[in-house]
Amino acid sequence: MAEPSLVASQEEPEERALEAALRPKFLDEFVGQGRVRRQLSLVLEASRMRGRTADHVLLSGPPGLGKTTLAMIIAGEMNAPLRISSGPAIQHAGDLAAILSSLSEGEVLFLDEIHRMSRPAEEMLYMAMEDFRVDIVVGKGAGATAIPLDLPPFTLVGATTRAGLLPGPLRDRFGFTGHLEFYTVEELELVLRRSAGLLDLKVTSAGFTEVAGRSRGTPRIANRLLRRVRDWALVHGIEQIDARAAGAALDMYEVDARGLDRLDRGVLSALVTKFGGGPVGLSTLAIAVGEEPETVETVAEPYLVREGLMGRTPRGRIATPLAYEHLGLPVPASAPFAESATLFGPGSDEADGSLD
Ligand SMILES: Nc1ncnc2c1ncn2[C@@H]1O[C@H](COP(=O)(O)OP(=O)(O)OP(=O)(O)O)[C@@H](O)[C@H]1O
Repeated sequence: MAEPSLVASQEEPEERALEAALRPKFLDEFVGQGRVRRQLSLVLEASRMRGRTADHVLLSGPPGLGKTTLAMIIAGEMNAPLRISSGPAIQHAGDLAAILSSLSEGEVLFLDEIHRMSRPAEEMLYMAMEDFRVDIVVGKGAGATAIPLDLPPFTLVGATTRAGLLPGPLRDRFGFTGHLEFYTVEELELVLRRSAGLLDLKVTSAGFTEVAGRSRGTPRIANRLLRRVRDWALVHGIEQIDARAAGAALDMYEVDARGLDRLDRGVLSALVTKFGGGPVGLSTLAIAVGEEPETVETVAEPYLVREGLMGRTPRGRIATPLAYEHLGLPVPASAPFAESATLFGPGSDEADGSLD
């Protein structure tokens, strides 16, 4: 497998601690996502006024846009404890029963990657969300009995990068669904200003713009790039980070001016050089770059499609003329985008289905 990229890398514990320190704690500090923020604020305010536990909340969107942060904020705003788990950690209904039966009244349960929970656990969750009750099955086969167990009212905050993969009955049980969008450069500048303040870093306005422009619309990446720029400035004895310093630092980390990192460029150049610009299926493309299909699909692809560098067609992924230009290659006359790019443009909803 290829070495993890700077943008998609798993972080060291120290990095994670730093990331946690940069998390906004209240809705007011949460930058961008105006629509979701306003709607969520209303949902929370109404439950506070009624003295009730907040409705279940589903947050969807690509990684690093603030789903975990929002779950923490929900718990903070409701003055409730927070329990964190994830779909992959819940492989048996019993795992979920253990969590649910130990919740306290009003607690916020955050389930990350909720689309990756096992089917039996998912079915148990339906009843827990709707009736605050679960059936614990004791014994096996013909002698098995279901013992009903009442649960205290709780708020489930589910997060998913793939809302389309959630079964309808699960999706319908959330009282509020918020879809997080990529951030604009201006919004990322605000995220970076706040983080620089917390890290005690001096950065010029142009320096913030340079880092924000390379952050792929994602606050987690913006903060990570800022930390790398900070390292670079420290080693080079630079006190105030301007656009040149930020650019030089990020060039060194192979994050280009458009925000593409090694993985993104690897995907694009495989598409162009190994598959003649496509169409090619997701798993084939993932094998060609030595990554998991899910990583290519959730980390690299949304940004490449959004930037108009890659298209999704019913027959697979294709490179757009912009991709050739970005890689400094001549645009071939007989490329697949000519016929299909109009079918599914960047960010098109139809392109959301699984194409493999
Ligand atoms: N709106 C925001 N304002 C300021 N900082 C933010 C915002 N959203 C996210 N961040 C920062 O980005 C980092 C990543 O956010 P978070 O962990 O909430 O993303 P996520 O969507 O849960 O990602 P994943 O799905 O990969 O777990 C956090 O450390 C936080 O500091």
